[in-house]
This record gives sequence, structure tokens and C-alpha cells, in this order.
Amino acid sequence: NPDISLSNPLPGMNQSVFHKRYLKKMRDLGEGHFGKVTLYMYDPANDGTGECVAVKALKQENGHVPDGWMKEIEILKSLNHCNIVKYKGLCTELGKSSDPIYLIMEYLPLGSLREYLSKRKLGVPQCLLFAQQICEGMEYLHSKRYIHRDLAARNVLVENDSLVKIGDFGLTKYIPEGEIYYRVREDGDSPVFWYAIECLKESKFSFSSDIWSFGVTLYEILTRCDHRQSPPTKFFEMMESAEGQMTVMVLIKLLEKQLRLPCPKECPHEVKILMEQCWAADPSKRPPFSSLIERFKGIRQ
Ligand SMILES: C=Cc1cc(F)c(CN2CC[C@](CC#N)(n3cc(C(N)=O)c(NC(=O)OC)n3)[C@H](F)C2)cc1O
Repeated sequence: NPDISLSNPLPGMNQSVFHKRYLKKMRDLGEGHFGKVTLYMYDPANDGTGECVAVKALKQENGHVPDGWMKEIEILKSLNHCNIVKYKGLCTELGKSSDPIYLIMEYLPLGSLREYLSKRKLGVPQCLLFAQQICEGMEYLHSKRYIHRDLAARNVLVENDSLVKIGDFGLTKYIPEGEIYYRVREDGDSPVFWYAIECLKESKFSFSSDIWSFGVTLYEILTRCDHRQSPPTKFFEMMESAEGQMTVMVLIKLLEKQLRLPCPKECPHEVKILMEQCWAADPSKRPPFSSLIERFKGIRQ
């Protein structure tokens, strides 16, 4: 039997080191700009009784991992909240610097809110419970001075029909004390229809821009992630005769004219007000997650 002395505890048994040789690839879960997330079974006994884990791997950039990668791992490792996906550990090959580093997370088989909501018919109270839990996870994230920058239904995971967790931190950044904004040169396919107006105009990300994105996520939940009502679909409809022009420029004009996503049907009046406050043009007017939590508690009574 394997040497299980303290120096080499059973690999993967509530350890944070996972050995690549015991990771059995099952299927891909998602593809991002910089890499992908895959479902593996970690099966050291090699008898199919292992546990399923979600593994995130970044694409290699000429032989070394992007420097932000270790940041994402450190961030997830430092988070501990019931509405945030759990960090399980790392998998490094023989430790050669050129080897990919895999981030191992808990696997939630029900997948993201997008898949779950399009399959199940949730009532409004359950939608508002999920919305409140996202606010609780985000309030915790902000309390550690992190901004998420990619909050959307696709990045929220369902544990069961009364528990959701924020599941991906690919664009999360730390905001140093005393600073308000994180400035970045966006590239690739930015989720512009989830971006606050100041992000589109000046790439200024902040705690307040996460609140705007939460408003869009709440809209997605109340429309049950119906693709015909998705933010891109609705915004393109609102931009109707603008084909050929730069989408972001047209979107900025539309938002500056105070146009917003339409109120989903069967949306309680207080939720409509709350959603529109998340989309206030002035970032300082958007309600913080702590107050959103209290308001959801009041509405759900
Ligand atoms: C390299 C960057 C990068 C790569 C990506 F693929 C994505 C997109 N990815 C995010 C993780 C994802 C959705 C969420 N949250 N997910 C996690 C689980 C889990 N922990 O169980 C899960 N489960 C599931 O689908 O069960 C049926 N889905 C889904 F993989 C999409 C984002 C990125 O930044």
C-alpha cells in the first residue's frame, strides 16, 4: 500500500495537493478566453470511487502561466463563504515552471444558474432567495476589497434549489486601500452588456460597477435566463438601426439617454425599483450589497 507517512499523506484526502496521475478527465464544463474548466474524477484508488472536482486550467502563453493566474488561485484560496465556490487545491506536475498549474474546486453538478433556470420553473420567492445569496457572497467579496468584474448568471452555480454560489473569479481584482477604481485595458470578448456605463466609457471598475452587474444578473434571474430576453438580445433590439456602428459606442449613447433593460414580467414593484437603483448612472447612487440584502429580506417576508 502507498506510503502514507505524514510526509506523504494519502493524496487528495482533504489535502490540497492533487496528483495529476489520479485525475481522470470526464468532460469539459466551460471555455473561457484564457483557458477552460473541466470535470475530472480524482480517483487515487483507481476504482471509480473517487470524487468529482472542477478543474480550471489556463492556456499556456509561450511556456509560462500568465502572472494573473497565481493571483486568481490566491484569491479563491483566501475566500471562505457559503455563497462562494470552495477551493480544494492545486495540481502541479513535476513542479517544472513550464507545467500548467490546475486550480481544483468543488464540483456542483447542477451547473450554472443559466442551465438551471432554463430547465426548472422557479417561483419569484426562490428567485429572490438566490438574488439575496448572490448579494451575500458579493458583500463578503467586497469586504475583502476584491471586485468581481464578471458577475453574471453564467458565473453563479446552483448547489441545490435553495443554495447558490458565485463560481468563477477569472476577472476578480484587488482594490488597494484608499483606491476606488481598477483601470484596465479590456481586451477580447468583454461582457459589455453587464458593464456599468463608467466601465464602458473609461474602463473604471469599482465596487459600484459590481452592483450594476448584479442588477443585470437579477434581471437574468427574473427572466429565467430566457435567451429571447437576454441582455445582449434586448440591448441589440434597443439599438435597432445601429448596425455597422461600434456596439459599445451605441450602447453608451443608449445608457446615457437613461435607457435600461425592460422590467421582467411578474417582477414585484420593490424589485423593479431596486434593480433600477443598481443601474444608476452615478456610481455613488447604487445601493451597497449590505443594503440590498436587507431589502431582499424585507421583500421575501
Ligand atoms: C480560464 C478562464 C475561464 C474558463 C472558463 F471555462 C470559464 C467559464 N466556466 C466557469 C466555471 C463554470 C461556471 C461557473 N461558475 N462552472 C464551474 C462549475 C463547478 N465548479 O462545478 C461548473 N459546473 C457545471 O457546469 O456542472 C454541470 N461550471 C463553467 F465551467 C464555465 C471562465 C473562465 O474565467
